[in-house]
Amino acid sequence: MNAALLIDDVRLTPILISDPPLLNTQGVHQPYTPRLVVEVVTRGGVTGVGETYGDGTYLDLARPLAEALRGHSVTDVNGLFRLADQVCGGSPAPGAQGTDARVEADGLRGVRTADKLRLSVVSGFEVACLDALGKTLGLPVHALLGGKVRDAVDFSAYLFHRWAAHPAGGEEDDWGPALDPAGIVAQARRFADEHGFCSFKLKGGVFPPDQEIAAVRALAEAFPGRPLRLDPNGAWSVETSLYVAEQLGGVLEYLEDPAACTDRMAEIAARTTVPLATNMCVTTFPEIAAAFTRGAVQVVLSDHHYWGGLYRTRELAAVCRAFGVGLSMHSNTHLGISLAAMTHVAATVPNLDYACDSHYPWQTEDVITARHVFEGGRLAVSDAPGLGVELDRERLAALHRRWLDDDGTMRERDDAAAMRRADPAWVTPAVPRW
Ligand SMILES: O=C([O-])C(=O)C[C@H](O)[C@@H](O)C(=O)[O-]
Ligand SMILES: [Mg+2]
Repeated sequence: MNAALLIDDVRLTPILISDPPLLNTQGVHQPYTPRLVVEVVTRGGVTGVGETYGDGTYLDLARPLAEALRGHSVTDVNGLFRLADQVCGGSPAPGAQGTDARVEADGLRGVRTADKLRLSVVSGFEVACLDALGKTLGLPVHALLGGKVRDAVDFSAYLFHRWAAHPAGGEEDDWGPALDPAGIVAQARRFADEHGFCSFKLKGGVFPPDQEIAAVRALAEAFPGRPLRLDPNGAWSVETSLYVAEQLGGVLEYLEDPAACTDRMAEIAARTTVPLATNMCVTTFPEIAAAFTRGAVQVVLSDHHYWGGLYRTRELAAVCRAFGVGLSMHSNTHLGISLAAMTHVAATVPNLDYACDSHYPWQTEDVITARHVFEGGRLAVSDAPGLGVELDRERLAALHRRWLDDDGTMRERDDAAAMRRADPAWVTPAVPRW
């Protein structure tokens, strides 16, 4: 064992980053959202960085893992998963009620099991270990994953209905409101002009389906032939989903999570030719068999955070390939560390057939010294050692200070609570909403 690769220290820095008032079917994004920056420091003096969700549940799992990781090698990614099982609460015996029981259905990201929460935490540590290993060896992370099969990764513009500003303060931006089809087209034009994006995803489930159909039609008219996607996060019934699929049949690249569960997705898939994509009904390995064998989804949006890191994203890709299911990539609000990790793994997956989602253009703040720049809607794959990003410690400290100063309201992402600042009567809509 090379002693230089042993982990001497792990630093966890919870931060709050500003987020615009983006609307989804649950409510609206808060002015600030929590993220966790993970740093592993090796005996050889190299620091690797990772990033994951920063809500309290994740922090509670990350702290014991950080303690336990000292003395382990950054090469031992399999050992990292075993360690997390031991110190963050392991899987119960099959069939037993335990830590892996469904604790709650998270509105936007599918089931919320203890396993999935733990994997989301481990993903930040895995990325930090790979970054440290790559920096030590002088190799980019993609080389540690088997090597890149492309030099640049395509991303799609992520369009949101949105307000001009948060009702209760927060950072301001110059995007203005987008609350109708014309507003969505204007937003798409700016994304195309500033970043060169060629495909567009509209977050739906905000307005009645006919308005969102009109927005997608307006996009199709403004950007003829460009790939378009619509994602209402499971807000529709089977019949509404079929209606939308019929209305937008000639226009959509895929329809993402029109309805909320595998059963309904299977029913819709059986009655439409529009491909269905998901980052809600297939978000864990145990969910794959039922969905794939029933033909419920044609595209899975991977996400290294909740699938458990970069190696497991590649395992997911292999399963998708075996079943002839397409692969795309999901995104939540994230910073440049995660975007670098997404890009490295995306570069190594031969069957990543669709442009990846990314919230990054909405994020005006970052903790890295040089922001990523999209050119022609693509990110060049870095060949620098590790992830190819460097922490901006001043920014990290400032965003951590914001987290420390927060009275607790922003430390948990809660889109329904944020919506209540504008509409005190708001409750998370029951599904199906339409
Ligand atoms: O289904 C999706 O693509 C997402 O849930 C992505 C994001 O979470 C998005 O919906 C959001 O943050 O409002
Ligand atoms: Mg989605």
